[in-house]
Amino acid sequence: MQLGVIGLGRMGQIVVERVLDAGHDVVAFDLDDDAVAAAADAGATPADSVTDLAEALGDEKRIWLMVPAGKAVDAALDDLEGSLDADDIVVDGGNSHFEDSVRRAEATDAAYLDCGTSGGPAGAELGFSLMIGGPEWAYDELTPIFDAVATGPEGHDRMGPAGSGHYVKMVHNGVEYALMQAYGEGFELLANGRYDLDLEAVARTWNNGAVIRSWLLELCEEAFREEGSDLGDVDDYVAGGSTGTWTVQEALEQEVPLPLIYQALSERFASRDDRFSRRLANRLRYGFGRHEVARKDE
Ligand SMILES: NC(=O)C1=CN([C@@H]2O[C@H](COP(=O)(O)OP(=O)(O)OC[C@H]3O[C@@H](n4cnc5c(N)ncnc54)[C@H](O)[C@@H]3O)[C@@H](O)[C@H]2O)C=CC1
Ligand SMILES: O=C(CO)[C@H](O)[C@H](O)COP(=O)(O)O
Repeated sequence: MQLGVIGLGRMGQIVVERVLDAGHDVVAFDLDDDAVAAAADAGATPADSVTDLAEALGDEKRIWLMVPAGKAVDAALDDLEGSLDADDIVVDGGNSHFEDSVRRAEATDAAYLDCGTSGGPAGAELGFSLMIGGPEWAYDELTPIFDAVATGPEGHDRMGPAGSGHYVKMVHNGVEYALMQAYGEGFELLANGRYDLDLEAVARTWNNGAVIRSWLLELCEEAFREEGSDLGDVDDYVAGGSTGTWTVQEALEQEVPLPLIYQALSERFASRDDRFSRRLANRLRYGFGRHEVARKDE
């Protein structure tokens, strides 16, 4: 099969390499020339633009988008407009909001598969876990590609209609936030508790047979090995947050309580400098109690 891949960053390059390794052909495009060159080195046919990529694919286009969620997905689809018809298939493998995916599936002439992708750059060797929404015929047609990109046939499945793949991935990320928070709290107590512990040894022991073993815990073990039990100079600022926010928004809309995921998201936001609410609380304490106002750079 021939696959067009648009977006050749950390994740897109892995899609290219795994699809090539499985014996398929790839036409690759990215706004970044170096990324296109890297894909060409791996054996892909480079394209100069989205339009060029669409032309190179000929009839029955199969295209995988692996660009950042939001405007980049719409930009790529705008560029593809006019080149696509009902026999074509577009996969969005990024972290798009499921409602955007439903909108795009309705707007495009092609069959549209929203594909939640999990596994991160480690998926280069292992393959990804893929949660896919959209028309069944398109999922079946691309099964050889999904077999190649995922860990294998067990590593992907069709979740349901348009939007369901990204919906499941959104919830996956909410769970990811809560798990990270739980490991973080446990290790925080161990780091500040009664014993002087080697946290890499704790994580390694837990990873070997314990109820709470997991890949995230293996990453904890790696972090303590590389940074030390006190995490060295790693800052307490945690970036990201969009997929966790969407999970909480959806839970509110569905009236489903998920206090752990909400709390984990809040902790992440609380890690950012200059939180307005904390600054206001600081100033209000002066208002009601004439407590001293802590000023920046003091
Ligand atoms: N990095 C990770 O661990 C994971 C990322 N994702 C999702 O996968 C998607 C891609 O992520 P990464 O590869 O990490 O991002 P990245 O930033 O490494 O790569 C994105 C690539 O897309 C290219 N690009 C942006 N706009 C483009 C356009 N209009 N046309 C062509 N190329 C364009 C950029 O030049 C860049 O090379 C995102 O939606 C992300 O949320 C999903 C699961 C895990
Ligand atoms: O999807 C992922 C992991 O599963 C990606 O790492 C994603 O970038 C996480 O983003 P955020 O922390 O903003 O939710």
